[in-house]
Amino acid sequence: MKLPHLTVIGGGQMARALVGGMIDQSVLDAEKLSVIANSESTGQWWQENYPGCEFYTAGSSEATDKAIAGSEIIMLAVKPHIIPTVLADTQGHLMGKLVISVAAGVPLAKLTEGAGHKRVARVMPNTPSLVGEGASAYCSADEVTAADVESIEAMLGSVGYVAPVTEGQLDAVTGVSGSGPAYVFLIIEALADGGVAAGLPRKTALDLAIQTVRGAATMVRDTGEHPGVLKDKVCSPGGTTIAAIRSLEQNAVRGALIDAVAASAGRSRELAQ
Ligand SMILES: NC(=O)C1=CN([C@@H]2O[C@H](COP(=O)(O)OP(=O)(O)OC[C@H]3O[C@@H](n4cnc5c(N)ncnc54)[C@H](O)[C@@H]3O)[C@@H](O)[C@H]2O)C=CC1
Ligand SMILES: O=C(O)[C@@H]1CCC=N1
Repeated sequence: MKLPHLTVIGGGQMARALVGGMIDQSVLDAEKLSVIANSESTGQWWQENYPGCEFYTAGSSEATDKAIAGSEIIMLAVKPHIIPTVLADTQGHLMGKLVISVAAGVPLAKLTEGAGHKRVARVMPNTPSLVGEGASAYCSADEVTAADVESIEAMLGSVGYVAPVTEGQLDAVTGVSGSGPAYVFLIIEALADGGVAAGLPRKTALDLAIQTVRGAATMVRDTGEHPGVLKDKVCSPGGTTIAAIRSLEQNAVRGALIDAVAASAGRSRELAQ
């Protein structure tokens, strides 16, 4: 499936991962992309990396009259506190458009009020979308059609896993998969540090850490076995792994990760206020 003309408002990290990933996966042509942002350097980045796309300055009449008027889908990818500014800038120009927001915590009610209609969806993607390994969940307001849902699933599905959720579940999604890559990057970094502390060269330690996280994730997915069962199979009686697991449990790693997800979900709920 090829997507119709898309305008992304923002153009930063998440837009680069999601929309860049969609172009790399060939569901979107760069010629069918307009980027609206408030900095020239953002425009330069897009035009250098995806020649053919158009850049417009936020708040300009060209942004609304050319980019938005010429697009079927508008993606809001600015920080949550900038959403009101963007909705004010685009007021009256979003009629008839499918509006998709990736902003953490900004509720459908605020988005539909600003858009002036209910053909609006909220998505929580994550940055591994850039390499086709994203994890996204979405919910939609009342006027989103079955064809719109197909477009949303095609967009997100082209760059990874996608699941529909209720709006009430989106804060939890943010805690697990929206923020989640940061926890895993931290774990990879720490594993590599451990390898260096135990005497490995940095590159070898990092390569081993990356492949171990990747292999373990693939194994959970492909075997369908519970992660606890797979963990038990690594632990030889009286062996090295159970000694490490004891250390992890003494350091409350499970609780720390559960608390991390809860902290992100809680912050997402706060952003809705
Ligand atoms: N970074 C991540 O891993 C994820 C981010 N998100 C959401 O994505 C949204 C964007 O986050 P990032 O891309 O990380 O932020 P970012 O700071 O990298 O990008 C935001 C972009 O918005 C532009 N901008 C600022 N004011 C503007 C305006 N008035 N009009 C148009 N553009 C404007 C900035 O120049 C910047 O390029 C946030 O709402 C965040 O909650 C969601 C999931 C994951
Ligand atoms: O940190 C944040 O607020 C955004 C939303 C999820 C991931 N990054």
